[in-house]
Amino acid sequence: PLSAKPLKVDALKHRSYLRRQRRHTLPASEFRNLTPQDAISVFEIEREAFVSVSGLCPLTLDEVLHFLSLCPELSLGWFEEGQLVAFIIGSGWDKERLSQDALTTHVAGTPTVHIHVLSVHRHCRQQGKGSILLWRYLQYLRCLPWLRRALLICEEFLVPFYHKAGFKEKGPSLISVGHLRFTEMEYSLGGRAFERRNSGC
Ligand SMILES: CC(=O)SCCNC(=O)CCNC(=O)[C@H](O)C(C)(C)COP(=O)(O)OP(=O)(O)OC[C@H]1O[C@@H](n2cnc3c(N)ncnc32)[C@H](O)[C@@H]1OP(=O)(O)O
Repeated sequence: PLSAKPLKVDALKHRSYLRRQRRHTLPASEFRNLTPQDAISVFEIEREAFVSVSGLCPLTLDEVLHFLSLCPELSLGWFEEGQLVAFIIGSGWDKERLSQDALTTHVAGTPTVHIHVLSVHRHCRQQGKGSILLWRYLQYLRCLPWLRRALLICEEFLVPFYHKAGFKEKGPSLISVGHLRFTEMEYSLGGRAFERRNSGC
């Protein structure tokens, strides 16, 4: 029949269009700043990672929304096929050490980033993703010229993980959450902007 050929061609064109669309909308792997629209996915990963272990999340859903609205440029998400698999949320801080206030505060334009949370989806742990995301985040921060260092707190068992990423111990944290105690860690982002000029920013 006369109509068979055009129909087949149309169907093939349509299929290849859909494939292109799919490739276009769902890249295999993408790193980007998070937005408030990502808050639910962030919180789902966070809740599984922390609530089941300690009963406490570093950030509530409202706090995730708060930081992703105020300082999305200090966050980084890793998406695979459009799904969030790992993330970091940071905010600005203006004192030498992190104190309880730092948990809920963003101070804009300061030289210090407070990394509130790094978390990897439970299906994707122990594959190097946490280390890779952290490395990319620190490289990215080096390109923000006003920044000099990153601070975070972690439980004792994760101190070696952050050591491997280049963080140094600052000692026991002033922050406690419930019964949990933390170590404060610091990462130096290097010299001034002009000294970082040739570092690929
Ligand atoms: C500032 C903060 O957010 S501190 C809290 C960090 N986040 C969490 O604890 C949430 C739950 N955990 C996770 O999301 C992940 O396991 C992370 C972020 C800790 C690590 O990410 P992953 O992709 O699993 O780690 P990656 O594969 O890059 O590296 C593995 C290393 O992480 C460390 N590590 C990961 N989990 C643990 C753990 N439960 N206990 C001790 N070390 C651990 C080890 O050094 C391990 O190396 P090893 O296997 O040679 O011992």
